[in-house]
Amino acid sequence: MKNLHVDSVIKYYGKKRILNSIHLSCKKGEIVALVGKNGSGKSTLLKILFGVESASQKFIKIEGYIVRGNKNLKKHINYLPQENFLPLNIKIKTIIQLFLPKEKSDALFHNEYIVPLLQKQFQELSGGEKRILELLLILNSEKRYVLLDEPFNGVSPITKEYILKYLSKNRAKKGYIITDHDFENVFRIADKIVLLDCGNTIEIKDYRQLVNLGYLSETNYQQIMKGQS
Ligand SMILES: Nc1ncnc2c1ncn2[C@@H]1O[C@H](COP(=O)(O)OP(=O)(O)OP(=O)(O)O)[C@@H](O)[C@H]1O
Repeated sequence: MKNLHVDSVIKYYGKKRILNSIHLSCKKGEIVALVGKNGSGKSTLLKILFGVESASQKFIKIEGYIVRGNKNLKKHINYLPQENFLPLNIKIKTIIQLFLPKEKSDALFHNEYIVPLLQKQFQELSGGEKRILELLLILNSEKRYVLLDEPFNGVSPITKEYILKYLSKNRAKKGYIITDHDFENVFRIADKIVLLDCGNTIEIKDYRQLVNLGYLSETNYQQIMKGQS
Protein backbone atom coordinates (compact mmCIF):
# COMPACT_ATOMS: atom_id res chain seq x y z
CA MET A 1 0.00 0.00 0.00
CA LYS A 2 1.60 3.29 -1.10
CA ASN A 3 0.62 5.47 1.82
CA LEU A 4 1.70 7.26 4.95
CA HIS A 5 -0.31 6.01 7.87
CA VAL A 6 -0.19 7.33 11.39
CA ASP A 7 -2.25 6.26 14.34
CA SER A 8 -2.37 6.18 18.11
CA VAL A 9 -0.67 9.56 18.43
CA ILE A 10 -0.98 10.93 21.93
CA LYS A 11 0.51 14.29 22.85
CA TYR A 12 0.50 16.28 26.06
CA TYR A 13 1.91 19.73 26.70
CA GLY A 14 2.23 19.72 30.48
CA LYS A 15 -1.03 18.27 31.75
CA LYS A 16 -3.02 19.36 28.68
CA ARG A 17 -3.83 16.54 26.28
CA ILE A 18 -3.49 17.98 22.76
CA LEU A 19 -3.82 14.83 20.65
CA ASN A 20 -6.04 12.03 21.76
CA SER A 21 -4.91 8.84 20.02
CA ILE A 22 -5.50 10.33 16.57
CA HIS A 23 -5.12 8.57 13.24
CA LEU A 24 -4.53 9.94 9.74
CA SER A 25 -3.48 8.53 6.41
CA CYS A 26 -2.37 9.93 3.07
CA LYS A 27 -1.94 7.93 -0.12
CA LYS A 28 0.67 8.70 -2.76
CA GLY A 29 -1.05 11.05 -5.22
CA GLU A 30 -3.48 12.29 -2.61
CA ILE A 31 -3.88 15.78 -1.14
CA VAL A 32 -5.23 15.70 2.41
CA ALA A 33 -6.52 18.94 3.94
CA LEU A 34 -5.99 18.94 7.70
CA VAL A 35 -8.16 21.67 9.21
CA GLY A 36 -9.15 22.73 12.68
CA LYS A 37 -9.62 25.75 14.90
CA ASN A 38 -6.63 27.77 16.15
CA GLY A 39 -4.81 25.73 18.77
CA SER A 40 -6.46 22.43 17.79
CA GLY A 41 -3.05 20.78 17.31
CA LYS A 42 -2.47 20.74 13.53
CA SER A 43 1.10 22.07 13.66
CA THR A 44 1.88 19.81 16.60
CA LEU A 45 0.71 16.77 14.64
CA LEU A 46 2.78 17.70 11.57
CA LYS A 47 5.86 18.24 13.76
CA ILE A 48 5.35 14.84 15.38
CA LEU A 49 5.00 13.24 11.94
CA PHE A 50 8.26 14.84 10.81
CA GLY A 51 9.95 13.84 14.05
CA VAL A 52 10.79 17.32 15.37
CA GLU A 53 8.30 17.11 18.25
CA SER A 54 8.02 14.25 20.69
CA ALA A 55 4.82 12.33 21.47
CA SER A 56 3.85 10.10 24.40
CA GLN A 57 2.90 7.54 21.79
CA LYS A 58 2.92 7.30 17.99
CA PHE A 59 2.72 4.58 15.38
CA ILE A 60 3.81 5.43 11.85
CA LYS A 61 3.80 3.17 8.80
CA ILE A 62 5.15 4.20 5.42
CA GLU A 63 4.24 2.02 2.45
CA GLY A 64 3.50 -0.88 4.72
CA TYR A 65 6.63 -0.65 6.89
CA ILE A 66 6.63 0.53 10.48
CA VAL A 67 9.02 3.47 10.84
CA ARG A 68 10.92 3.77 14.09
CA GLY A 69 13.22 6.67 14.89
CA ASN A 70 12.96 10.25 13.72
CA LYS A 71 15.92 9.96 11.35
CA ASN A 72 14.08 7.28 9.41
CA LEU A 73 10.98 9.48 9.12
CA LYS A 74 13.03 12.20 7.46
CA LYS A 75 14.12 9.75 4.76
CA HIS A 76 10.55 9.67 3.47
CA ILE A 77 8.91 12.87 4.65
CA ASN A 78 9.59 16.55 4.11
CA TYR A 79 8.01 19.38 6.04
CA LEU A 80 7.31 23.06 5.42
CA PRO A 81 7.09 24.64 8.89
CA GLN A 82 5.15 27.83 9.64
CA GLU A 83 8.39 29.66 10.39
CA ASN A 84 11.13 30.32 7.82
CA PHE A 85 13.84 27.69 7.90
CA LEU A 86 16.46 28.75 5.34
CA PRO A 87 19.81 30.37 6.23
CA LEU A 88 19.62 34.17 6.10
CA ASN A 89 22.89 35.20 4.51
CA ILE A 90 23.40 32.71 1.72
CA LYS A 91 22.61 33.48 -1.90
CA ILE A 92 19.38 31.87 -3.17
CA LYS A 93 21.21 30.24 -6.08
CA THR A 94 23.54 28.50 -3.60
CA ILE A 95 20.66 27.50 -1.30
CA ILE A 96 18.88 25.82 -4.22
CA GLN A 97 22.07 23.98 -5.24
CA LEU A 98 22.61 22.80 -1.66
CA PHE A 99 19.01 21.72 -1.20
CA LEU A 100 18.17 19.94 -4.46
CA PRO A 101 19.78 17.47 -6.87
CA LYS A 102 21.18 19.02 -10.08
CA GLU A 103 18.27 18.22 -12.38
CA LYS A 104 15.75 19.76 -9.98
CA SER A 105 17.86 22.80 -9.16
CA ASP A 106 18.45 23.53 -12.86
CA ALA A 107 14.69 23.47 -13.43
CA LEU A 108 14.11 25.85 -10.52
CA PHE A 109 16.72 28.27 -11.90
CA HIS A 110 14.29 28.88 -14.77
CA ASN A 111 11.16 29.18 -12.65
CA GLU A 112 9.50 32.57 -13.19
CA TYR A 113 9.11 33.16 -9.43
CA ILE A 114 12.68 32.17 -8.62
CA VAL A 115 14.66 33.88 -11.42
CA PRO A 116 14.41 37.41 -9.88
CA LEU A 117 15.59 36.05 -6.50
CA LEU A 118 18.65 34.06 -7.55
CA GLN A 119 21.33 36.67 -6.81
CA LYS A 120 19.78 37.81 -3.50
CA GLN A 121 20.30 36.47 0.00
CA PHE A 122 17.34 34.95 1.88
CA GLN A 123 17.28 37.87 4.34
CA GLU A 124 16.69 40.29 1.45
CA LEU A 125 13.45 38.59 0.32
CA SER A 126 9.91 39.69 1.20
CA GLY A 127 7.70 37.42 3.33
CA GLY A 128 5.82 36.08 0.30
CA GLU A 129 9.03 35.54 -1.70
CA LYS A 130 10.50 33.58 1.22
CA ARG A 131 7.38 31.44 1.39
CA ILE A 132 7.28 30.51 -2.31
CA LEU A 133 11.00 29.71 -2.38
CA GLU A 134 10.70 27.44 0.68
CA LEU A 135 7.59 25.80 -0.70
CA LEU A 136 9.13 25.09 -4.11
CA LEU A 137 12.21 23.59 -2.43
CA ILE A 138 10.06 21.25 -0.34
CA LEU A 139 7.82 20.30 -3.28
CA ASN A 140 10.84 19.51 -5.44
CA SER A 141 12.63 17.43 -2.82
CA GLU A 142 12.96 13.71 -3.38
CA LYS A 143 10.77 12.79 -0.39
CA ARG A 144 7.59 10.89 -1.12
CA TYR A 145 5.35 12.63 1.43
CA VAL A 146 5.21 16.32 2.23
CA LEU A 147 3.63 18.14 5.13
CA LEU A 148 2.79 21.78 4.45
CA ASP A 149 1.99 23.99 7.42
CA GLU A 150 0.16 27.11 6.18
CA PRO A 151 1.81 27.24 2.73
CA PHE A 152 -0.40 30.16 1.63
CA ASN A 153 0.49 32.43 4.51
CA GLY A 154 1.56 35.83 3.19
CA VAL A 155 1.25 34.77 -0.43
CA SER A 156 -0.52 37.08 -2.94
CA PRO A 157 -3.63 35.78 -4.80
CA ILE A 158 -1.87 35.28 -8.13
CA THR A 159 1.01 33.40 -6.52
CA LYS A 160 -1.49 31.32 -4.55
CA GLU A 161 -3.18 30.38 -7.79
CA TYR A 162 0.21 29.39 -9.21
CA ILE A 163 0.91 27.17 -6.17
CA LEU A 164 -2.50 25.52 -6.41
CA LYS A 165 -1.92 24.70 -10.08
CA TYR A 166 1.63 23.53 -9.32
CA LEU A 167 0.33 21.19 -6.62
CA SER A 168 -2.45 19.85 -8.84
CA LYS A 169 -0.04 19.27 -11.71
CA ASN A 170 2.46 17.43 -9.51
CA ARG A 171 -0.03 15.62 -7.30
CA ALA A 172 0.70 12.14 -8.66
CA LYS A 173 4.34 12.27 -7.54
CA LYS A 174 3.80 12.49 -3.77
CA GLY A 175 1.32 12.41 -0.92
CA TYR A 176 0.51 15.81 0.58
CA ILE A 177 -0.91 16.82 3.95
CA ILE A 178 -1.78 20.52 3.97
CA THR A 179 -3.00 22.64 6.80
CA ASP A 180 -4.05 26.21 6.03
CA HIS A 181 -6.83 28.52 7.16
CA ASP A 182 -7.52 29.47 3.54
CA PHE A 183 -10.06 26.63 3.53
CA GLU A 184 -11.70 27.59 0.22
CA ASN A 185 -8.48 27.23 -1.74
CA VAL A 186 -7.31 24.14 0.12
CA PHE A 187 -10.68 22.43 -0.38
CA ARG A 188 -10.48 23.15 -4.13
CA ILE A 189 -7.54 20.77 -4.49
CA ALA A 190 -8.08 18.37 -1.57
CA ASP A 191 -9.08 14.74 -2.13
CA LYS A 192 -9.86 14.30 1.53
CA ILE A 193 -10.68 16.68 4.39
CA VAL A 194 -9.80 15.78 7.95
CA LEU A 195 -10.88 17.92 10.89
CA LEU A 196 -8.86 17.98 14.08
CA ASP A 197 -11.33 18.61 16.87
CA CYS A 198 -10.88 18.15 20.63
CA GLY A 199 -7.75 16.09 19.99
CA ASN A 200 -9.47 13.70 17.54
CA THR A 201 -9.40 13.41 13.76
CA ILE A 202 -12.71 13.27 11.93
CA GLU A 203 -12.89 12.53 8.20
CA ILE A 204 -15.32 14.99 6.63
CA LYS A 205 -17.78 13.69 4.08
CA ASP A 206 -19.97 16.76 3.78
CA TYR A 207 -19.10 20.46 4.31
CA ARG A 208 -22.17 20.77 6.55
CA GLN A 209 -20.31 18.66 9.14
CA LEU A 210 -17.73 21.46 9.40
CA VAL A 211 -20.49 23.87 10.41
CA ASN A 212 -22.01 21.42 12.89
CA LEU A 213 -18.59 20.82 14.42
CA GLY A 214 -17.93 24.55 14.79
CA TYR A 215 -15.08 24.96 12.29
CA LEU A 216 -17.04 26.92 9.67
CA SER A 217 -19.74 29.53 10.08
CA GLU A 218 -22.96 29.41 8.09
CA THR A 219 -21.57 32.26 5.95
CA ASN A 220 -18.39 30.29 5.25
CA TYR A 221 -20.51 27.31 4.26
CA GLN A 222 -22.61 29.41 1.85
CA GLN A 223 -19.37 30.78 0.34
CA ILE A 224 -18.19 27.24 -0.42
CA MET A 225 -21.54 26.23 -1.87
CA LYS A 226 -21.62 29.36 -4.06
CA GLY A 227 -18.07 28.63 -5.28
CA GLN A 228 -19.16 25.14 -6.30
CA SER A 229 -22.30 26.11 -8.17
N1 LIG B 1 5.83 24.26 22.75
C1 LIG B 1 4.64 24.30 23.32
N2 LIG B 1 4.50 24.24 24.66
C2 LIG B 1 3.28 24.24 25.26
N3 LIG B 1 2.11 24.27 24.57
C3 LIG B 1 2.19 24.34 23.24
C4 LIG B 1 3.44 24.34 22.55
N4 LIG B 1 3.18 24.39 21.20
C5 LIG B 1 1.84 24.41 21.08
N5 LIG B 1 1.25 24.38 22.29
C6 LIG B 1 -0.20 24.35 22.54
O1 LIG B 1 -0.72 23.20 21.86
C7 LIG B 1 -1.97 23.49 21.28
C8 LIG B 1 -1.92 23.16 19.80
O2 LIG B 1 -1.04 24.06 19.14
P1 LIG B 1 -0.76 23.99 17.59
O3 LIG B 1 0.23 25.06 17.25
O4 LIG B 1 -0.44 22.61 17.22
O5 LIG B 1 -2.20 24.38 17.01
P2 LIG B 1 -2.67 24.68 15.53
O6 LIG B 1 -3.90 23.88 15.29
O7 LIG B 1 -1.55 24.50 14.58
O8 LIG B 1 -3.06 26.22 15.65
P3 LIG B 1 -3.08 27.41 14.57
O9 LIG B 1 -4.17 27.10 13.58
O10 LIG B 1 -3.41 28.60 15.39
O11 LIG B 1 -1.72 27.50 13.92
C9 LIG B 1 -2.26 24.96 21.60
O12 LIG B 1 -3.12 24.98 22.72
C10 LIG B 1 -0.92 25.54 21.93
O13 LIG B 1 -1.05 26.56 22.86
